[in-house]
Amino acid sequence: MIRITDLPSDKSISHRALIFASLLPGRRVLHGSHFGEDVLSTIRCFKAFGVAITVHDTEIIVESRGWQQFVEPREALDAGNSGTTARLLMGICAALPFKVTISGDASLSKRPMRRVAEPLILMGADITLSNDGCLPAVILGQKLHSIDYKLPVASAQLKSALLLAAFVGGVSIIVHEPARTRNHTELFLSTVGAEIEQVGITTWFNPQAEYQFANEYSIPGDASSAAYWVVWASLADGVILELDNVGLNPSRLSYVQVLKEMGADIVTASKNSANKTERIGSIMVRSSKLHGITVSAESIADIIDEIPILALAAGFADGETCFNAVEELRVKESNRLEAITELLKTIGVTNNIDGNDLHITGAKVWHGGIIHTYHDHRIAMCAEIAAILIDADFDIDDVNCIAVSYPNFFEHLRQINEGSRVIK
Ligand SMILES: O=C(O)C1=C[C@@H](OP(=O)(O)O)[C@@H](O)[C@H](O)C1
Ligand SMILES: C=C(OP(=O)(O)O)C(=O)O
Repeated sequence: MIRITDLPSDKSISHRALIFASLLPGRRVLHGSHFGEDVLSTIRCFKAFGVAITVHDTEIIVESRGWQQFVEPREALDAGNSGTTARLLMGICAALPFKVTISGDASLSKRPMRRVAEPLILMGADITLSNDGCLPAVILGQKLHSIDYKLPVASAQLKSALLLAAFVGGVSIIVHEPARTRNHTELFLSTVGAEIEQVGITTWFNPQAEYQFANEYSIPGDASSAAYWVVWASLADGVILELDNVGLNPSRLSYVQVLKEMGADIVTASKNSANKTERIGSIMVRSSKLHGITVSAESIADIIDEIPILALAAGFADGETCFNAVEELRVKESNRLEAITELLKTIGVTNNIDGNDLHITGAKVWHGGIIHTYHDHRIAMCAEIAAILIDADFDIDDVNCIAVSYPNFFEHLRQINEGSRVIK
């Protein structure tokens, strides 16, 4: 049996833990394991507001006097490669009494920001984007007001930006999502004592006069990082894999359901942990035979980050798999729809994009080749998983980008390489 117990700290939860620990006055220790570059981007941005943040081996210490005591950043806030950092900060900055510029790297500077700016402007924010609706965003904080808003895309980042704007701005908000998305921000809001209610795809938030956040917070392992090994173990021959200390928030585990529907043998088990708000536990995987399925449009938002690795799984499954309405993949760190299509073709898997749907026919024979990752961590990890499943030569052009979300990926790859890895 192969066992992994130190997956990187969940990226989505780490961003939010840092945000709430910075916004609310106090000294807090955030316990985790490895922190990726995106999380370091959020740290860099909050330091610019005068928050003292120090990163140690497996913990981050945040000392803040609260957002009321923030100082105006002297330079642009650089969100690096992290869409979550940029978008959640846009919401926060909309309500702070400063002029703030948010910028990002070449990839982030091409991603759509109008979806966030437009509802914030409806709340009263003053935001200027580049002509094509991207970063840099120049935000002049304002007194905000309440809105009742229907999101045009199912995006947890967009929902969170609006909830955080309402939180810092001290106004209520109602947000309707087209489909359920991860609920970490809502869980944090509820933990700190905000009045927040969720029924189906509608969320109501009402501010409170005072908030409290515990002095210690444990961040679970990243369920999205776990997905690479879950798929690998499902496809490899005779493997039993246990991933421990993983976040088991149901809004992040739909990919497990998809794999189970494809025939995977996966069992999740919750355990008690120091984290009272986010579920934590283990994922046990045994190799099995996968078959193709159709993944409906409504399920896509919940598996958005796992679609590339699920698409790879489909390339090894019997028959055809179809992922419907995956257009959001075009506006991630790379155009993931094109990147995964190219990767699959390179290894011998027939697939095509029909409108916004991705059709994949499982192959019987696979081969190596030159893989372009487009500097996208998730595409690079898919390429590495393909390379350990297929006994052939691979030339993967950039794997350094993996550190964006999974700095200890290659340690785990080495651990996996010591076990069985021949596909059936
Ligand atoms: O809120 C979050 O932490 C995230 C939301 C998702 O983005 P969208 O909200 O753009 O779908 C996801 O792709 C990203 O990795 C993390
Ligand atoms: C899309 C991702 O992150 P972000 O939007 O924060 O850059 C991701 O990690 O796959």
